[in-house]
Amino acid sequence: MEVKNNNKPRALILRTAGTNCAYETQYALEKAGADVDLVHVNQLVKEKGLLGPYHIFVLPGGFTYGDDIAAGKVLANQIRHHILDELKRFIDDGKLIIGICNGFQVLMKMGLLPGVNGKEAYLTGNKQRYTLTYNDSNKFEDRWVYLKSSSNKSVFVDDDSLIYVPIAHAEGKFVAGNREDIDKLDKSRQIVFKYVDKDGNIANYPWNPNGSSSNIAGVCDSTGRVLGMMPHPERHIDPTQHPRWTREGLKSEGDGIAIFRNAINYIRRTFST
Ligand SMILES: NC(=O)CC[C@H](N)C(=O)O
Repeated sequence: MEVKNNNKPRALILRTAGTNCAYETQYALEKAGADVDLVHVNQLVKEKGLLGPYHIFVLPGGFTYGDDIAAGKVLANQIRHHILDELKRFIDDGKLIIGICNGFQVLMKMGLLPGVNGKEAYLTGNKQRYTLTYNDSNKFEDRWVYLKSSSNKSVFVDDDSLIYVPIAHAEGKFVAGNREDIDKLDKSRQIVFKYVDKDGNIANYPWNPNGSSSNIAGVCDSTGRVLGMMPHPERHIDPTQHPRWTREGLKSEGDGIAIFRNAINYIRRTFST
């Protein structure tokens, strides 16, 4: 496979059986200024080094392998067994990884997230202390939610932002082994998004749509360059995607674009693209 080189930040969106948000994510990244390729996982496994010229590795939403075993688990194992070394190098090189919804599940199931104090589960043989599991409501939650950024550790995330984005998941409840595990994550500022009510206050269901511990909607790794989030920023790029834009007035852009733009700006700064 030939990778374009016109000096723009380059993103690779991973595809496989059941990914269904790849085109929306491509749209978002292109709008933010990236060159984007959709690449099948088999190709990435076959062509060693294929990831090298890219700056952003994206795991999009969907129902990979039918959510069998647990959502994200099968793809997580494929990646862990075939391309983990390449991914580790990718992170060490200062590049970015984002997993959205099913992509977040994949990053969690492979142990790349949350990774406390630089010790990613699996990468160091640590026990997995965190996962995403079935929503408390026991149903697929498909609606819009408010998110507040709760740390500025992730290069993708703006300080003190309140954004409105859709969710669509059945297995989005973030849980940890115990309270101490959550506190550790909090202390290392890796909890980057929390579900809140429309005024930005921590609140229970339905504002916290899945019953996540500490209302966690997104976390980053210890470098701040790997982000996973359950909500879908790529579904709120154009302002007309807001469900009430005719009543509440049209904004200049959707709330989700900032996450992709921050990533592109980081790549431009870091790699002079
Ligand atoms: N939108 C998504 O990526 C869905 C994630 C996963 N299939 C779930 O239902 O939990």
